Amino acid sequence: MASDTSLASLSPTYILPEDMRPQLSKVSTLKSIPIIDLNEDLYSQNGDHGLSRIVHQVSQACEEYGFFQIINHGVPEELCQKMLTAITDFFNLPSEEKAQYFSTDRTKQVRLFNYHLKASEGQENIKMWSEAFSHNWHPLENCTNLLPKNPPQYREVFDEYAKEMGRLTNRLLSLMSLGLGLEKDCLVKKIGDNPRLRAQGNYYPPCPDPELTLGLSVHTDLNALTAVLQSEGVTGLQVITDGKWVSVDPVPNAFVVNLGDQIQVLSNGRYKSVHHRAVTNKEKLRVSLAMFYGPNPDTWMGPIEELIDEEHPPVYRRYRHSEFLEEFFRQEGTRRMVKDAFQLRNN
Ligand SMILES: O=C(O)CCC(=O)C(=O)O
Ligand SMILES: [Fe+2]
Repeated sequence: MASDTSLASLSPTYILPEDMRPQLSKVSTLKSIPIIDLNEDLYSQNGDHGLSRIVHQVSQACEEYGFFQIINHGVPEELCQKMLTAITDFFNLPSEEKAQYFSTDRTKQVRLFNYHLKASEGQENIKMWSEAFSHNWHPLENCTNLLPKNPPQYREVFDEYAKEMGRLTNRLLSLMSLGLGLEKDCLVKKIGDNPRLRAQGNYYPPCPDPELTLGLSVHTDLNALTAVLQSEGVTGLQVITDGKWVSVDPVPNAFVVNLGDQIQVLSNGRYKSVHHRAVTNKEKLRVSLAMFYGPNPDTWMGPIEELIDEEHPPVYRRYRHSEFLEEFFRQEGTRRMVKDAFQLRNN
């Protein structure tokens, strides 16, 4: 695991082939993703409710970037700080204690694992410079007693945090539904009952040579919607816009929101799930916590009927989400192009 590695030298198992290296000097510093203030009162004028302004901003960000940050989102700042501390403390536990959670079995409810990239024939896989810790966050009463007992505050803080994030993700999905011209509960209904909600902590220790490694390889999220809390003052997350890598620099008390593949499918391609990655740095530890909201494997997915007409024929076929998950795991270790496998060829 990355944390066991001496900082003085980079073990060859982490070194990427030249064509996969992050080329940090080429990352654009000019562009940034939108920052949206969710405080509706801010936009209310002359009896006009601020909601429509926010819907418009969210919708535009979903169409153009697939990524945005939100401020004044209603989740208490102190709770976010406590959650970041709890997840960081978990990753900082002695390796022997963390080992009980380590598993390569992806059906495990709670698991610690490392990402890798498949190397070419006959070569060893390349490890990402990170650790990931993942578990469900719904139904909460079934998850809490499986969560770590150490650090001692983890269960309690996570429980409170997950409740807040449930409210926030619902609000975001209703803003997006309105942005698509649909009833406000449309996306939540289409994603369906018993949604698959996973939380994933990502831990990126300082790395001796950030030019040769990645913390998380290029991917789009396979779920519907993701809200990420990240360490303040440490950059690492990057997203492609207009073919260029752009850094998603942390904004105080903000969440990064990004769309997953299922929203791209449901919106019939109007909203985008966009490629992103995490790079490493030499000086500072970076931690992030992603809350994934996605459909149950049994749920049928496909473009929402109201969004299909003569001018907008369906871009994707219908499928059961379990099929999508299978394709996702089949492409493990590669630069995944999962949603493309569900695209209708007549477009
Ligand atoms: O560390 C980050 O900010 C990226 C997290 C992410 O993209 C993921 O967990 O899918
Ligand atoms: Fe992601």
